[in-house]
Amino acid sequence: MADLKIAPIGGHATQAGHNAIARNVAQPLDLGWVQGVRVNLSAAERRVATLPGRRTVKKDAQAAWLLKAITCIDLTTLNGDDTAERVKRLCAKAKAPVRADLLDALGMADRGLTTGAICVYHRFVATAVEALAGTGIPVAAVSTGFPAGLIPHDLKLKEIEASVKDGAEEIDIVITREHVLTGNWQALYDEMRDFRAACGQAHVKAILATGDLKTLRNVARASLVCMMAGADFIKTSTGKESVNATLAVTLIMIRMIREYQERTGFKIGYKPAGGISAAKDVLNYQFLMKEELGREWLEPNLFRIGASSLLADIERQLEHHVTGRYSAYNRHAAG
Ligand SMILES: O=C[C@H](O)COP(=O)(O)O
Repeated sequence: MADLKIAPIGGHATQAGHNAIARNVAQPLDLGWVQGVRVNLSAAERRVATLPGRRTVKKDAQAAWLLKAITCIDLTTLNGDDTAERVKRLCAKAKAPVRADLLDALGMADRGLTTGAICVYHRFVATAVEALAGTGIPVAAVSTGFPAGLIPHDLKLKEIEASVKDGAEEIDIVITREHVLTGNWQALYDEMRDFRAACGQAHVKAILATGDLKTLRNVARASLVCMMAGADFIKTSTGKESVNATLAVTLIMIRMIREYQERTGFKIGYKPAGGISAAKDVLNYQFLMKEELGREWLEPNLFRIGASSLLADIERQLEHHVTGRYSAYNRHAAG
């Protein structure tokens, strides 16, 4: 393998992994900082337009990047027809994300490759925790009335607490988009503070639902307010908005992560989610993370990819790398 080391494998962010990075400590709401945020849309678009194709990596290097991407996937099922059986199958896939013969050929057979986490609705947290017992793979629960986030605030806190009680180590909350659209930064800050407090030791990912926020400036300001209020990760989308993760939104959000780190010293994770289903697309996200934030942000304690079908395409590309052939998607066990 060239270019990118796959270590440390068992890439999932166990509590030990979490502890390797100082956890964000909430800052006072700094409205001057928030209002001062400016975004140059055309510069952002120009920057991301250069990515596809420019940093193409081939062969062994590409396989290494894709294996690394697997360790960052929050393998997700968030459907109205989810069942315990589907969640158990997803957990089995998280534990063994790539066919054994392919891993063997890639020299990865004994490296304990797993996805970063499993991501499910609260109802399936206990099922997933049981299915993943002893693996160290954390269970993430979407919460706070996902995906719209329009249930009463006290029920949001109860939902978080219930998922933590069932064993979720990560909680993916949705913000109230109205707070952003009306510029009510205090309200956004206050709800995020409450969500973080309700999570306790569980790490909290703040889903901004960027496709609902109208402008990149709103995305940048909402990112900042959520970090000030204690978010461990900021995440683009629920996967249910009409526009989900994009490279332009990613650039804006990770530059806010950089700014937040420069001012406070805390490293915040980033999770693009929704519509990332092709291996070639995930490479662009990885390149952007490395170029803007550095190699540290390629690891699962600072980078996750929320995706339901990406793993199948990555496995297919790895098969092509090993055998020179593509097989049908249905040969690779879906999540
Ligand atoms: O957070 C994860 C997303 O809901 C998954 O979206 P996807 O099904 O488009 O991959």
